[in-house]
Amino acid sequence: MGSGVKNKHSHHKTGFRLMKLLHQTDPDIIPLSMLLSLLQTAIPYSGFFLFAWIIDCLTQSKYKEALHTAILLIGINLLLGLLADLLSQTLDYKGKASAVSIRYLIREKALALDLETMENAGVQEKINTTEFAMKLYGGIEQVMKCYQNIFTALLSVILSIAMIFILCFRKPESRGLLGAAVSPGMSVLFFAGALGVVILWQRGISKGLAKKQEANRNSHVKAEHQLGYMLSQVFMDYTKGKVIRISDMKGMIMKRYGVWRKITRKVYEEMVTMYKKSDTLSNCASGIFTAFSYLLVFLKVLTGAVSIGSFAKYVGAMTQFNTALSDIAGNNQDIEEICGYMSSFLEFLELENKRETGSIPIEKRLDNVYEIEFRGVSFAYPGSREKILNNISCKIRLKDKMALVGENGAGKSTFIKLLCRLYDPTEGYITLNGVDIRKYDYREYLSLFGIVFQDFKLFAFPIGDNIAASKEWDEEKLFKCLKQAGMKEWVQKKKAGLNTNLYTIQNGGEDISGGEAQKLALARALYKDAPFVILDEPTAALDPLSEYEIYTRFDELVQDKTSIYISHRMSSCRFCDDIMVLRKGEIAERGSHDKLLKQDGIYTNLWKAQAKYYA
Ligand SMILES: Nc1ncnc2c1ncn2[C@@H]1O[C@H](COP(=O)(O)OP(=O)(O)OP(=O)(O)O)[C@@H](O)[C@H]1O
Repeated sequence: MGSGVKNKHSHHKTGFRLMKLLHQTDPDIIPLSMLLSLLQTAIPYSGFFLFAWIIDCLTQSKYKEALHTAILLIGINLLLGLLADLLSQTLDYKGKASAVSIRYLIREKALALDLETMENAGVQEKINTTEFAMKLYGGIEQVMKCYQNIFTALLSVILSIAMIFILCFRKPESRGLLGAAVSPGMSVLFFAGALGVVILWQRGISKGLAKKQEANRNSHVKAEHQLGYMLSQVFMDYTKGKVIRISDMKGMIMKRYGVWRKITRKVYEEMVTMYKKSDTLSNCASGIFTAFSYLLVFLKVLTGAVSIGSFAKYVGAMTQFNTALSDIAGNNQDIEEICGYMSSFLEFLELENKRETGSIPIEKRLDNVYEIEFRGVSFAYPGSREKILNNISCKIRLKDKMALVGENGAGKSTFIKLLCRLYDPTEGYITLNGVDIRKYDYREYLSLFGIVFQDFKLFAFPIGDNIAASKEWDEEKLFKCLKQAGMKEWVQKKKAGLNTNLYTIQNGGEDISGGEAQKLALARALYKDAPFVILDEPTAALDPLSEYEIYTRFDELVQDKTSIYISHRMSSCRFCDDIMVLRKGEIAERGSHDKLLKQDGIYTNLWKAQAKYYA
């Protein structure tokens, strides 16, 4: 996966694709934006024509006609202005609503993507960059505004060029040197020359700016990510407050924060200087063009090619033309800047779910006859060549209680991750009832497993949502599972019962102990009522009595399901029918507790070491 924020698409390609997406979320936005542009263009140009007419009337002493035209001018301005305001407000609202829909799209995609892809640093960077572009630069909403401004400016350019050509082709009445200087041919040459200089000038400025923007982008994104992490995960995460205070980490944290803050400050300073410089250069180009235009119109009036009233009209058109060119350049720069970040968003949306390849449905079996086999499975984590599992071949026997044991880092949790298809093997394959698990529908396959991970997670949601993993609960079943996990009475004592919010103590939630949390996670695995129950260190945080209770009722918990159990507490493995000992990613020993003890190998060593400690 790519690192750094590179432009895979040209900025307008990204911009147009963003507009397409925007159109899909709200088909009214683009037509309404175009209508707004028409109104915004009509206001000044109607003014130029009517104002020129008023001046001509006044110079010819047609005061009544001048008054009527002035009233018409005010009326048109008021009406169009009002309509433009209304439309602009509607678009603001619609733009914000669409930005919310697009944020929803990102969140939904992030949850739908397979874990392997989501864990990838490049993918995380894409999400962070997108979030950052939306927060700091206004994201897709701002891109839409820029395109709308460009469209308005283009309309102005077309109208102005038409008017300027009319002006150029107006023949001077007076002959001589001045007349020859503003003849149609010379005028076109004069205007085209001035325009060419301005366009080349603006292009030079834009190119230089784009290069600097690109150079700044990577360090900017990295620094903002770090600051974002520190804000949400360090300063605002009260659960980390204990360790920060006890270990007196404030100095170290503030130093780290200072380093990243310095980098962002430097980036912002550079950006401001860069924009100031380009603005000054643009203003110079603009000034030169204005001087040329005024001179041309002035000479046309002087030579009698156009009336005094027309002076106002053509000067207005020239000024508008100049402003439109600056608007196009400015908005183009903004699009380039935002799309530089937003291209990450499109790349994120394009990511394919690696797990959603199979389509075979899982056979629904009331007798839970599901048999899994690892066939020559090896695995290295993405981006690493180290084999964490090496040529594993084993059957998980039906309805067995199987234990996985081994030293830290032996590959036990990785074995479970492969079993649940959080990752796929790099070599070999895994079968369910003889069929490669990659061929099954992924969601259906996942429904076979109820798991308590070592790093189980509960969310700051109501207890019921946490356990049922849904907004709809079966209350009777919930309490049955809570009872099995030893938490029924604990929940019943809560005023809000199953509706008690976890963790968010600021909002009336409950902070719970590590052991209580682990029991709730166990209840969640049981509620799923899946044919496989996998428990990775499920009692690590439990007190001895709770642990004892779980083990003595283990048969009742897993019933006729197949269970896989990982623990460093060797005594707990005695209850299992089949014990598999992993060592450096390979199956070193396998058998019942008694059989393995007789072998006097790794299992015996682990067992004896712990027995001595607890003796
Ligand atoms: N997402 C990952 N990316 C890269 N390496 C990983 C990842 N997860 C685990 N590992 C590495 O894989 C190896 C095996 O880890 P695993 O968690 O499977 O071991 P374990 O036997 O469950 O260990 P423990 O008993 O400490 O829980 C370790 O060296 C670990 O650093």
